Amino acid sequence: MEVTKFDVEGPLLLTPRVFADHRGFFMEAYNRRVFIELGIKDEFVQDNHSKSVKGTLRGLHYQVNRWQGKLVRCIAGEIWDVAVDIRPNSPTFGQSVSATLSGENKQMLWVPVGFAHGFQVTSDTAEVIYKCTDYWSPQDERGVIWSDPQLGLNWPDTENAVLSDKDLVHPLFKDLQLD
Ligand SMILES: Cc1cn([C@H]2C[C@H](O)[C@@H](COP(=O)(O)OP(=O)(O)O[C@H]3O[C@H](C)C(=O)[C@H](O)[C@H]3O)O2)c(=O)[nH]c1=O
Repeated sequence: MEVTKFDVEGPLLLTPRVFADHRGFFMEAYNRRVFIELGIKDEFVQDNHSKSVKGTLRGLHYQVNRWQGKLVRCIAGEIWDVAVDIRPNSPTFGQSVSATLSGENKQMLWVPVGFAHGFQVTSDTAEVIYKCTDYWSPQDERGVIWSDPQLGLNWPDTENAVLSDKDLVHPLFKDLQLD
């Protein structure tokens, strides 16, 4: 597993070892022993899987109280994946990391607890699966508006963003409530 760090401490871009042969390929997408050696000791309790059409933008989401770390992978198509540091007192509070994840590059983004997460689909469709370190807690769901100019996020295609109603009305970053 190749590991790439960011200027923001915590998130990691992981590139798994892929064994290709005449049948196709094999890779270990998650191995607890390997991840512990990488410093990712968190236990995962829930796997999520979503499929989205081109332009779909999901985010920026996080949970308070039951904060979730996420190991994000695009298994088909391509997404621009982004995480924003919202850890109280973090020296990089408000800064973000991003990566293009695809079924082709098989890379994964480790998004630790304390980050708001989102992605936009850049292929015709994309399937994203991600492991979470805590359970979904609807009452604890919070969001930051994806278009908040304070964050300076370079979404691939804001003109054609396909959004849920929820993602149209999140508060601005400056109003962030980290209760
Ligand atoms: C997140 C979640 C949702 N749901 C149900 C609730 C809704 O009826 C339906 C769609 O949920 P939602 O529109 O919130 O899905 P996304 O917009 O993809 O939300 C996710 O988007 C970004 C990218 C994230 O990182 C979070 O994991 C998550 O907030 O699935 C569940 O049953 N369990 C869950 O864990």
